[in-house]
Amino acid sequence: MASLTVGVAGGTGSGKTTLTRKLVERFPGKSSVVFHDSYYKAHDDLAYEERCLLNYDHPDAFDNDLMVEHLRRLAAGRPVECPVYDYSSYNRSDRTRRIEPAPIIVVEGILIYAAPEICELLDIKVFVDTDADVRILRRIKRDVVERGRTLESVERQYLTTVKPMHELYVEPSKRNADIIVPNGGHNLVALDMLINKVERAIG
Ligand SMILES: Nc1ncnc2c1ncn2[C@@H]1O[C@H](COP(=O)(O)OP(=O)(O)O)[C@@H](O)[C@H]1O
Ligand SMILES: Nc1ccn([C@@H]2O[C@H](COP(=O)(O)O)[C@@H](O)[C@H]2O)c(=O)n1
Repeated sequence: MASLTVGVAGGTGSGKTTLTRKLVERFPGKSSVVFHDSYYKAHDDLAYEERCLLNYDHPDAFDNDLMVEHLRRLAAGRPVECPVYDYSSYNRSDRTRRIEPAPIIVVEGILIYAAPEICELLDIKVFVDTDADVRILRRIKRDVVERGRTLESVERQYLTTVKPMHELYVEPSKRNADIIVPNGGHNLVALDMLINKVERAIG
């Protein structure tokens, strides 16, 4: 099965997951999503307190070799067992999630365009561009409510790693994108254009 691979990148809280969800909703049964976050490296060798302090916004935090292998396998029409990442323990869990091959594979993550080996596997590269103040407000809410974090830990992490790594790696990787979408999740014009493009590509 030939598949179309669509990248959705952008800073934390930019609206990547929202855009991805709206895109795949339009192609029921025809799409699978691969999250770069699932490929955060395992750190069973470190104590919880040490894992909390790692830099999760640097390109080296990810096991790109495994992700590339999985994307190649999906493109060849074979399913993969994707790792399940656990944000509350700051580690890869011992579970996996089966991802089926599909005509449309969406690849989502903050740093996918900072990795040339991932970029070259993507047919369409979308970058969701949202102001930093909006993104941090969304992130505080999400990390406290969904990822079991304290306000203090979100603030420390944002200032020590998330913001500097965004400026150093995520923002410059935008130039590798084909399409830049302001306010991704709710930008219906951009979403319609993307859906039309995908529809035409998969025929
Ligand atoms: N355009 C938007 N306007 C308002 N809220 C949005 C918009 N896009 C996303 N959100 C909200 O912001 C939060 C983060 O969005 P999400 O798509 O999870 O971002 P990301 O995957 O880039 O971290 C979610 O609660 C989502 O509902
Ligand atoms: N243990 C971890 C691993 C990652 N993060 C943060 O997740 C962010 C990426 O996910 P988005 O949904 O926000 O795109 C990234 O900025 C990491 O800082 C974490 O907090 N803890």
